[in-house]
Amino acid sequence: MTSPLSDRPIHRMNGAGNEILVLDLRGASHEVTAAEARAIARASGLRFDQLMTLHEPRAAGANAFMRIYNNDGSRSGACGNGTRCVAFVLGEKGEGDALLLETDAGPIRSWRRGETLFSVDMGAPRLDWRAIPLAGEGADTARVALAPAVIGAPEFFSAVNMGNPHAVFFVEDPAAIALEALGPPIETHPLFPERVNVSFASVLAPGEIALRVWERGTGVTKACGSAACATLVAASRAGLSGREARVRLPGGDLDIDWGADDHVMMTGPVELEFVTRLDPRIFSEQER
Ligand SMILES: N[C@@H](CCC[C@H](N)C(=O)O)C(=O)O
Repeated sequence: MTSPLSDRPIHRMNGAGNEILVLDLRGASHEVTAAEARAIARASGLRFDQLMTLHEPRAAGANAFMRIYNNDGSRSGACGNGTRCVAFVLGEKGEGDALLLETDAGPIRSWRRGETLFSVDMGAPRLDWRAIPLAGEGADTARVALAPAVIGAPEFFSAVNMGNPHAVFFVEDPAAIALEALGPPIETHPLFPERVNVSFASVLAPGEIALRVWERGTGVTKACGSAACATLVAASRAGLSGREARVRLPGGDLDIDWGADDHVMMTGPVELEFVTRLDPRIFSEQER
């Protein structure tokens, strides 16, 4: 049977190095399954950190409803870098420079700031332990003990939900952290009933933060926008930085501003790598 995804155009992009695919399914009334997402991730040249699928908007005035898939087929409520890529694609389709996008975690607004520079309002961070969510009842999310301990990991982290869950560890040198070794046991630690995105950060100067991220459902990434937002919030709560910072990731820089209205604004670059069509053969052997 032919997949409704066959021959659909797909944009291969990156947001500050985060590998993103954008698939516009408005008008197709098809929801990508986890198996289909994994089949796309395995297809030659289409490996992604996140797949952003676009669907008919639900509210008047919105441009699209976005679903966000990780490399393992799981779903997320937020993806800052992917949202900027979506804003680029919709801008190219003539939908304007200021967009309203819907997600499972709520509406998100985006603005074009330059040819390939976009801002996204990531909303207010949620800091209550139930909203992260954490299994440790009543925990102070600004300083949570990682218990049971993970060998080689710092003892404490800060927990932030930016539409998705983040654990932020402040370390001396993020570049020295063995992300491949520490990421998996922290992502799946019993403290996190929905797993977690894992950040290792260092405040280099007020207004400058170095960051490396192990993403839930994906692994090591060159950048993660919601993690950059969560890290700025965590640094500010800990008194390590103010409410604005340039976050330096292996793939590029993101400017983060935690505004007086409590919303976190993220600004950064996108790059269109190519547009291709989904080959029907990638779905013929997919797991069921
Ligand atoms: N790269 C994204 C966030 C990705 C989602 C994450 N892996 C999750 O499961 O929550 C970003 O730019 O925010």
